[in-house]
Amino acid sequence: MDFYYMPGSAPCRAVQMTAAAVGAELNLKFLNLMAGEHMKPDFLAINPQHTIPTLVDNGFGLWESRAICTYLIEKYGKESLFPKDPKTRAIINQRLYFDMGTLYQKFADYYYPQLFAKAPADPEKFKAMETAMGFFNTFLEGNKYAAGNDLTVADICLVATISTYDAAGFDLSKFPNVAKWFELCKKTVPGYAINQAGVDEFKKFFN
Ligand SMILES: N[C@@H](CCC(=O)N[C@@H](CS)C(=O)NCC(=O)O)C(=O)O
Repeated sequence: MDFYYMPGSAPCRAVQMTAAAVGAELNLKFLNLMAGEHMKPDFLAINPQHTIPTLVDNGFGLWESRAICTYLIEKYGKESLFPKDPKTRAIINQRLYFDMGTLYQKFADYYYPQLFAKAPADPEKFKAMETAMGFFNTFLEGNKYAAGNDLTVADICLVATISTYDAAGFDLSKFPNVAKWFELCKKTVPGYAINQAGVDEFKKFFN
């Protein structure tokens, strides 16, 4: 399977951890966004939305990290990471959509203008980020992992996001459930070392 990625990208790291968890081998194809490689016709023919991560499995192209993660889990039959029980799966989906639409989005809203457009920090956007983190802290109340007591794809995707917050210098100690869960994930999420290497790359944007 060809995997178009950059190591610093949080959604790419989520897919790499999932691949490690299910034993899928990815044929890594580095795509340099800074050089505009994602806008070249060859890549646009695969993914007209020009985003990474993008997976190509025997001619089948797929993007959106969480869709790729669940595809890999289904394909490799690692059901414990995405159980079929409707309520369990519904909670996992809720966490995944929260991660994409709220938690990571608030990070992007606050940090991206500063990182990529040299804009000043916006305190309102910082508050929105803290509110989102507060929600995640509440979800973790009484739960070992993001969607209950077992490690699932929700943890894999959320740890890619949280490690990105951490790398940006966001203080997680104010959110004790998140801080504790993060430490657990560092030890138990398969392929976490790959995530860490990517986070180290991402940190370079802050220098
Ligand atoms: N929700 C998407 C986000 C993908 C995304 O925005 N990726 C960024 C890199 S981290 C990208 O490809 N940006 C280039 C572009 O949008 O043109 C996912 O989880 O896969």
